[in-house]
Amino acid sequence: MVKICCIGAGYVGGPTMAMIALKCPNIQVVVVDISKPRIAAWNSDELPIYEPGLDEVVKACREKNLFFSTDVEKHVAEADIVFVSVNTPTKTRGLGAGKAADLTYWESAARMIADVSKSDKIVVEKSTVPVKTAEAIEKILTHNNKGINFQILSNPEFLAEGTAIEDLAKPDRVLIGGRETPGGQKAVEALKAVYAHWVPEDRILTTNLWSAELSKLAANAFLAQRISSINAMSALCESTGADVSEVAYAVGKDSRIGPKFLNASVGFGGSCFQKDILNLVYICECNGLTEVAHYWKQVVQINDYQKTRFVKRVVSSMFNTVSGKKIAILGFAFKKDTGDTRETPAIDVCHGLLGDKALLSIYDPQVTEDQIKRDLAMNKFDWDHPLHLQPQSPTAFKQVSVVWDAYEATKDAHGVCIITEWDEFKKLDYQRIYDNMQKPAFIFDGRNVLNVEALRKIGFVVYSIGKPLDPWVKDLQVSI
Ligand SMILES: NC(=O)C1=CN([C@@H]2O[C@H](COP(=O)(O)OP(=O)(O)OC[C@H]3O[C@@H](n4cnc5c(N)ncnc54)[C@H](O)[C@@H]3O)[C@@H](O)[C@H]2O)C=CC1
Ligand SMILES: O=C(O)[C@H]1O[C@H](OP(=O)(O)OP(=O)(O)OC[C@H]2O[C@@H](n3ccc(=O)[nH]c3=O)[C@H](O)[C@@H]2O)[C@H](O)[C@@H](O)[C@@H]1O
Repeated sequence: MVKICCIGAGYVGGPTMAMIALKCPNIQVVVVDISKPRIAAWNSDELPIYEPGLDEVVKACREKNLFFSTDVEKHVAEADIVFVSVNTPTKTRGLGAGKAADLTYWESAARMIADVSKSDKIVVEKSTVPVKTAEAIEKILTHNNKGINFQILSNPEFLAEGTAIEDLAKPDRVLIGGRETPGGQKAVEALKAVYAHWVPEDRILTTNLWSAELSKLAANAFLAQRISSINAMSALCESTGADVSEVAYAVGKDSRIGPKFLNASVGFGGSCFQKDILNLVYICECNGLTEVAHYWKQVVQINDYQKTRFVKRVVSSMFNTVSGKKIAILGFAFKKDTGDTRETPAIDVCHGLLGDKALLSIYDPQVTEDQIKRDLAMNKFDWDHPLHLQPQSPTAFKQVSVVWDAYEATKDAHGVCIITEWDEFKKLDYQRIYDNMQKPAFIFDGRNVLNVEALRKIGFVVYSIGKPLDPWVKDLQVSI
């Protein structure tokens, strides 16, 4: 029986390994992690991450051919294939701080693999890493003097949160990069055989190591670039009276452009887009490609601009101050159908409003009070380290309350900000919300999910990203 071990039981390691176990009953899969609470949660009824469909997949294979353990060394030693899916955060200190990937966790995993291995292994990069990382990993692994053969493969993951199970079950492609040596190609074939249990052969792409590593960074950069492009257009729409949804539809109808990923928003969030683009920027700079670095950096800068622009709209619309005013924040996760708050635009929007002394009442159906308060207190990039290395106790914020109902959040509020596109926000009774708010009552839709005309009929002053401006908002002199 082939034995797979995955180091890192996070958003990628957990669901990916669960899918392999489900589709390959003849393979034993063990997911290991240094975090005891995380492994305990994977072994319980309350999985550590919220992901539609994940419970069913895990329950179908757990304790059969899928196991979760903190006994990292034992399971790595026994495995034929070791996936490494640990954190690769942005460096906060030293060379490349604020841009380069911090490979501390990867390096320590590689050193541990080298130390405990007694048999040949295929080591698979599942984490997103800078191009050429495999070279460094190879050096760590092959300097073991034990005569053990390690083959390094790059097999980046393309799943998106909220649709992880769907993405894993029917991937657009699986990408495997390996050395162009007989040993390297044999390893590529072995990994290909795992995915071939359920992925059609023409969707399993094989490349050299560096192409696979770089394709992952490139894919995220292209995706984020589309969002920054439409968000840049949203600002121009507001200045000209064009409607960003109509523009996106018309542009996306061109089959060369396509309709997906053109939803204007308060800004993209999530653990990877910003991190991976900054990493790409750093790699370009290191290779002397200043113009290329500058080009990709703009994608992140437009994203920051979009979040700031949103806050300015809120403050300027409400008589240029939100000091002492209650503002309801509906949604804190970085997108719907996940409880993940990593790099969510909600953090920047809340900081912006708190900076203007607003009183925030926050509601998200999947994010706990503890998480929200820790997020608001954390330094930039600190969130992307293993849980036990993050600040544990939430800071008390006098200006912030977290509630478990949208009606409670909006009661007596002056304004409402929609930050996450949860389906339930479309179905709220906005007449009831209006009746219970201070007047004039403002709604700022950062996701374009609400019916603007219906809200205006009720009496709200409405701002919706990239849509023709409410006369109230239009008449304001704002520098955005
Ligand atoms: N979250 C996502 O949707 C995607 C993430 N990725 C990439 O996958 C990688 C992992 O991301 P996530 O799963 O989101 O991170 P995560 O933070 O959810 O999980 C990483 C896990 O690795 C564990 N870990 C760290 N060092 C370890 C070590 N030495 N030994 C054992 N366990 C260790 C941590 O305790 C943590 O549970 C990152 O490189 C990320 O860029 C790629 C595609 C999608
Ligand atoms: O490397 C990763 O971590 C993953 O990053 C993204 O996945 P994810 O961040 O989970 O979610 P997305 O659906 O890409 O959304 C990212 C952000 O962009 C925003 N977004 C997305 C689409 C859009 O049209 N507009 C928009 O503002 C979302 O609301 C969210 O805040 C990619 O879609 C995955 O392919 C990739 O594997």
